[in-house]
Order: sequence, then structure tokens, then C-alpha cells
Amino acid sequence: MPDLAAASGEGCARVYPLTTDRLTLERLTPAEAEAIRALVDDPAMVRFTANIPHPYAPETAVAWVEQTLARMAEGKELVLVARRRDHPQAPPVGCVGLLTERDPDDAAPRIEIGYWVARAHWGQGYAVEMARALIGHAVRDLGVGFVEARLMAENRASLTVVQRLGMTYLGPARVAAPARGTTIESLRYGLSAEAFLAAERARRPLVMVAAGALIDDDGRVLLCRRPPGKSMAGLWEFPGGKLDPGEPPEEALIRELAEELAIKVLPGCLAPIGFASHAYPTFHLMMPLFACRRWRGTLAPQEGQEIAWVRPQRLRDYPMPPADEPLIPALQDLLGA
Ligand SMILES: Nc1nc2c([nH]c(=O)n2[C@H]2C[C@H](O)[C@@H](COP(=O)(O)OP(=O)(O)OP(=O)(O)O)O2)c(=O)[nH]1
Repeated sequence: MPDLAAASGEGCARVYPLTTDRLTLERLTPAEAEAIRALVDDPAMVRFTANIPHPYAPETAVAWVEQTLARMAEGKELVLVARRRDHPQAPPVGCVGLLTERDPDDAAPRIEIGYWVARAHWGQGYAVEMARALIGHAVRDLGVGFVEARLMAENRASLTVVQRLGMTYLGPARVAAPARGTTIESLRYGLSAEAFLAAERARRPLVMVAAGALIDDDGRVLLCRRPPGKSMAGLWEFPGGKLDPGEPPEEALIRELAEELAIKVLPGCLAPIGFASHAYPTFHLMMPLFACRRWRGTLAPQEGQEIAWVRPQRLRDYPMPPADEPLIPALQDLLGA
């Protein structure tokens, strides 16, 4: 059975918070009880849930958080609280969680996903964004092979969510609804790890870009500003560009440097520094970065782009695309900054 606490122990890197295009998802803490209660204490919110009572008393919220944290410590549950990245202090957008469940007729425990979004944020795709992040984490970091969801047939919003996630219908189920003192008829949907990863690849095609850190005799690095009208306009980047089909990265970079800056670089003058591998909302960027200290010709921007020669320790003063962030320390190390 996958251990849903696995990623919170000793690991290679900090896993939480998960980040998405608009959200950060942090593990539930006791401090969240009141904020969650205030959002969930809404009849429209709990109409389609099986175990959230209404009205929702403060002590019920505290008890729920305590029980959930105990189950999280045992690796049986994982609940993340989502907040907007651009409003980190605002109340949560919602919660998304995984839990292990075992019905009498289940051969093995199943992993079920659940989510809710505060009413103020309905209709903006947040449930899909939270669920994708958590399923991605479950599949990539926790070894989960199959995720299920259960929902009431009349819950049209949730039906749209499971369909957008690429889940397939598995059949009907009766679900215990402690908060209603009954059982309710529901629908089972499921998604395999393979289907999830295939859908992610289709949603975010891989884009290969080659970039160069041109270094002058003073050890300064050249940054170019993305012009208005382009994506990420105004941010500073390393010169370079997309690979043509079948084109090796070194050739692409030499071509781009000639087109953009009118300089000629020989392949032997390019030394790999590292690479960026970053999921943008609509594509996955793979970008090797090469150091280059020697070129021929007088460097002159050919596309009207602003340029700056930047001391390595000042690189963070120039806002760069998010993909470039991990390349800065590598470059600073190389230049002894
Ligand atoms: N050249 C370069 N591109 C970068 C860097 N960081 C980063 O995320 N990128 C992204 C921005 C673009 O989406 C893509 C490079 O594409 P490009 O330079 O060939 O073409 P473009 O700006 O016209 O691309 P587009 O986004 O407007 O489609 O890689 C970087 O440091 N240098």
C-alpha cells in the first residue's frame, strides 16, 4: 500500500508546498482549523459531501484537523490546503486530499481523492488545478498507481472536474454519509498513473530551447530583456531560442546568437553549465545553458532588445523567467560569486 506520508520524511528535496500555475498547496496544520471552518460552513458547499456536517461548529473543525493529522502521521491520509500564490495571506481557496480506503469487497486499499473549493472561487478551474497537482505528486513521488474519486451523480461541477482530469467511469457505489446518517448513491471514477502522465504530456508538450551565458572579460554575464508583445515580456533572459526539428542545442544556440546579437560562436567555445526543466502552464521547457567566453564580431542587438552586462552577484536584481531560477546559483558558482 503506498504510504501517503512518504514524502514528508527524509528525502532528496523539499516537496511541500506543491506549486501550480496559480496556487501553493501546503500540508494541513492545526492553525488552519478556523479558516477552513469559516469556508466550509456554507450549505451550498456541503450539499454534495458525505461527511461534512452543517452547521459546522468550531470544535468540530478542530477535532477534524486533529483526526486528519493523526491519519496523516500514519500515512493513511494526505490533506493539502491551497492558497493563491498572488494572495498568500488570504483565506484558503480550498483543500484537496488523498485517503486510503478499504471496502469489504476491495482486494487492496484504494487511494481516493477528495477536494472542495470555497464558494468565492467556484468556476475558475481551481479544483482541477489542485487535483492535478496532488495526483501528480502521488504518482511521481509516492508511487501511487491508481486514484479513484467518488461523487454524487447530481454534482455536476465535480463531474466536470473528474472528466477534465481524464478519469474514466468505473461504476456505481454506495457511500456511507455519517453527516447525513445514511448512505448515498454515488459514482466511482478512476485514473491510472500511466493515463495521468500521458494526459500531462499531451497538455504540456516538451519545448527544447538552447541558451547561452555570454561572459565578458570582467566576468559579467549578458542578459537580454524580452520585448513587449512576447510571452513573459519585460523579464531578463539568457540569449538563445527554440531548437528547430532535429537541430542539436549547440547549433541552435550558435544560430540564435548570430540572429539576435550578430556574433559568431564556434562550437568548441560552448561549455555546458546546467539545464532548466520547468513546467510552464502550456508547455514543458527543457533548456540547456552553455557558458561562452569567446566570440567573433561586435555584439549588437538585432531585434531592438534591451541588453545588460550583469555582475554574477547582481543577477537576482533582474527578474527572470521562473525556469531560470535554479540556473543562477550554478552560474554564480562557476564565476566564483
Ligand atoms: N532564450 C531564452 N528563453 C527562455 C529562457 N527562460 C525561459 O523560460 N525561456 C523560454 C521563453 C520562451 O518560451 C522560450 C524561448 O523561446 P524563443 O525565444 O525561441 O521564442 P519566443 O520568445 O518567441 O517564444 P514565445 O514564448 O513567444 O513562443 O523559452 C532564457 O533564459 N532564455
